[in-house]
Amino acid sequence: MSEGRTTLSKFLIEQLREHPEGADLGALLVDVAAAVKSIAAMTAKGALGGFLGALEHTNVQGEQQKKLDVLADEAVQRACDWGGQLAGLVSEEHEAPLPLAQTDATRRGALLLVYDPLDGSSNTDVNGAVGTIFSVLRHSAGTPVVAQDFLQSGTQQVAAGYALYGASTMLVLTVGQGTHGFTLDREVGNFILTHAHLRIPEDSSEYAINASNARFWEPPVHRYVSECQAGRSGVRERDFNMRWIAAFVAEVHRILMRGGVFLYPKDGRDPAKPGRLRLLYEANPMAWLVEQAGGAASTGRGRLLELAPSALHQRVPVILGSRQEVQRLERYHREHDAGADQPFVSPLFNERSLFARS
Ligand SMILES: O=P(O)(O)OC[C@H]1O[C@](O)(COP(=O)(O)O)[C@@H](O)[C@@H]1O
Ligand SMILES: [Mg+2]
Ligand SMILES: [Mg+2]
Repeated sequence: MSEGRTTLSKFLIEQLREHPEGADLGALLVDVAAAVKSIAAMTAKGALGGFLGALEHTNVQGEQQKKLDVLADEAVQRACDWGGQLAGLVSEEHEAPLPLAQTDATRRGALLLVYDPLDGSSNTDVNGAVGTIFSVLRHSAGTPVVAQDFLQSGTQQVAAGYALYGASTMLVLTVGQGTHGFTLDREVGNFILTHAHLRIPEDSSEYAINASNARFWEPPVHRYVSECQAGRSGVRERDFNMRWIAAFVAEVHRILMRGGVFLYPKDGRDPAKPGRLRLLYEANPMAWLVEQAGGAASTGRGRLLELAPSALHQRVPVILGSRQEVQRLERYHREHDAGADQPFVSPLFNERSLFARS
């Protein structure tokens, strides 16, 4: 049964008809989808293909590379650098922009691709969810690319998306007209539009944060999390649920499906790293996808998409998801910065708890 199904190619033709870079952008996104299919095949084969395990060396982030980090990186590069739409690529796995296979500068395109080839790679060896994240920016056609050209704020993205290699493989993307999800039909090898115009509920009772970092959090994050944990006995007057999948892609996907808030906030571990996630190829594309679905994305102290990047692999605090929850967290940061937040009181000792002080 294929009648009535919207394939990725058909969707792109319709969405990009009026777009200034329509033809090149459509061709590039189809190439990204081809890379996603080959990464999906590798993740599905797992140990059978010899794809699991770590390599000896670390990447530019000082993190140990998994075999799949490298294979996924090569898959994206191979699929996207030959078609003439790109002027340059930046990958999480390389310090500097990647050289293009297409060496003839006059035939270079006007688009830049920045990507995280395999997100959540610590999940590879436990057969957990992993993903790929990408963002497309503009460049002046024909001129040589330098690292500075990639330092554009998230508001300048022309396309953004991710692939989730879960029980099924999904590709979720935006070109600025809503956020849309496609599911890979493995039998025919096509991405089919299955989740058009995703919408994130404004309110939610689900949050995601790596609680093992609690001792490094700032007071506004402690305040938010402790209020969630206090549930119906605290100021929120309702119970909250918590999730942690250790793959940003999977967390954002859950939020796009049913709402919630995700936090990888600023912490005090290392002043050189004011967050865990990378601005250009993790935070920005996800922030745009979330905003296009009616959610909000913030550093806690401002809209993520408006942040001016200063380095290719810059890390930033990330708080995103259901609008009301993100706004509440921004308020807590404002109140804290103004010295006006409430002193932190453990939920065990608040006025409605068992240990209430009389
Ligand atoms: O569970 P941890 O160690 O706090 O880190 C999880 C975070 O790190 C990441 O895995 C970083 O991505 P990479 O795997 O691309 O380095 C995010 O996906 C995730 O949100
Ligand atoms: Mg990542
Ligand atoms: Mg990665």
